[in-house]
Amino acid sequence: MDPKQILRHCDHTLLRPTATWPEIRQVCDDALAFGCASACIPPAYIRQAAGHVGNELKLCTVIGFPNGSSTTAVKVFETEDAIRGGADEIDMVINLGWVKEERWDDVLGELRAVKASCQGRILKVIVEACLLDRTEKIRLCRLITEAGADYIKTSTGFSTGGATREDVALFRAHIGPEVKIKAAGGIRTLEDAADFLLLGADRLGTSAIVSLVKAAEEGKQTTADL
Ligand SMILES: O=C[C@H](O)COP(=O)(O)O
Repeated sequence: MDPKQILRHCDHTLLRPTATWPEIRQVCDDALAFGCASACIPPAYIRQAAGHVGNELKLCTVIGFPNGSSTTAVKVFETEDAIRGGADEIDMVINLGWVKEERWDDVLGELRAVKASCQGRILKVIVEACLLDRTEKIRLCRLITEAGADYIKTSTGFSTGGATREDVALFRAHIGPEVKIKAAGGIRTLEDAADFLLLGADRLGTSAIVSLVKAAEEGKQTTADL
């Protein structure tokens, strides 16, 4: 698969807790230069990033991140605040304790509340698949479809595992036709990225792919200069 085609599906991501504005600004500049779907950055930098990129680039941010255990009211406030700051896309972590307790009505209620607070913007629901069993994953596919969310997202990138081919295939089989898949966490090669897209993911959350393509391009330039 052409790297340019892969990059169009990438949310170029920097969520490391110690990330600084100069690093985040660079991620925005690279996401724009490499034709990424968005830059995915921490909420505290959304307003500054929006001032920097204007309408040139979609900005994605994270809510209830990374543990998902803040209250629904806090997640709604975070979402509204991010949108006021200029976020175009919201990636929210579900309450995993509620999943383990099978509090499905609470999970669905939270999904609906956050979806409503997105005011038409894209909502991606992070399920942290590495912490779930197959039955829980299938149940969440149904709830996410029922809530009208736009994407199911595999992982935060900050837990015990990231995206897997098995999870992407499982989600594809159980979400509604209007729900898309974001594979995120641990995608470290162009081959992996292409595989996830071919399996049915529409987005990739990745901190690595742009750097890989950038390094390859710089390598080519160096060779050509010789
Ligand atoms: O949503 C995106 C993830 O945080 C990215 O994870 P990564 O740093 O393993 O690529």
